[in-house]
Amino acid sequence: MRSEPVLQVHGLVKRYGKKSPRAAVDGLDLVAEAGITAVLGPNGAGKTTTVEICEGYRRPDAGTVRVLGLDPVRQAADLRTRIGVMLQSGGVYSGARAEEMLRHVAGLHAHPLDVPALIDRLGLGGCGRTTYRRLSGGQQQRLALAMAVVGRPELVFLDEPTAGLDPQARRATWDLLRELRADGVSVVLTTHHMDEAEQLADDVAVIDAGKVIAHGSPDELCRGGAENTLRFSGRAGLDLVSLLKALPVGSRADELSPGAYRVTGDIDPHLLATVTSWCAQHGVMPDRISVERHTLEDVFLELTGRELRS
Ligand SMILES: Nc1ncnc2c1ncn2[C@@H]1O[C@H](COP(=O)(O)OP(=O)(O)OP(=O)(O)O)[C@@H](O)[C@H]1O
Repeated sequence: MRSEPVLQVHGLVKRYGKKSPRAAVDGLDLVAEAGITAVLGPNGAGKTTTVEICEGYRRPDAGTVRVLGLDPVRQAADLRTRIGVMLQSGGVYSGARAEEMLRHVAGLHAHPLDVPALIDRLGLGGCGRTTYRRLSGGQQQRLALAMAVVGRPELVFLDEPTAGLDPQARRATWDLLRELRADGVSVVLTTHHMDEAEQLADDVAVIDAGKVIAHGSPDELCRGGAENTLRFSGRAGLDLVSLLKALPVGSRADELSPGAYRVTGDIDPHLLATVTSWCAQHGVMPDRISVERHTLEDVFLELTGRELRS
């Protein structure tokens, strides 16, 4: 049986600016099921605004938002106890000591995670007595993550949880998030790391200019839209017109450099068999044949373009 979505956002609009208001979020629809949902998008796409509205930190101008079935504005108090929040800016009192802070947050919840174990998991053992302002950027980030999850919330919002973390801390964060998921905790995270979304997320939503422009599992997104590539080497100057005739309509075949061939299109087992049988018919021994799947980063760039965002 499928449970109720953890997040339901319909027609969400948020405008900033009094004189000439600009829509940062512009009719956004997003439904997140239990599990890990990654929200991707170029700078300024509206990710943080959307997440902060879901957390109850900002009021929408239009649209409906339900988080665990609750309205984050009208039912803020009920929601607060059921969600965990990690803000981009940390949101921690700068004079508080790391462990003290974490214990304080744990004490606000009925069934918190074990604080020493969590400190250990996130490599904060050596800085438990350090004040927040004296922690390094990566340590502050890890503490903010620990504070978001220590209360065993049903749903955690994480805004760029691994931005600025070293590879070890990134992996430790991923492991922790996978464990939380296995424990029934849902996660909505924003990230600019495509590999993070690919590794962790059950579902990915791509936001651009305040709207969701693509939504699906990483696998679905990588399979749809973007073309894959098949490469092989053979003798130089093969008759590509004849190869193209054998291939499905819409495929392309190029000789990139003498003897190095590239076929693009919908690369499936049938097409692979067509290429190898064409090679057999033409006395070509295809060397170093390989299929390159598009990554989430390829798909992201295809969807959102290559121009820098202001
Ligand atoms: N408090 C604010 N006042 C005015 N404009 C704002 C405010 N917060 C965000 N914006 C604008 O709204 C748009 C969306 O910003 P938002 O922070 O939601 O994007 P984002 O997708 O999270 O970006 P990034 O990846 O850079 O964090 C941007 O153009 C930003 O300048």
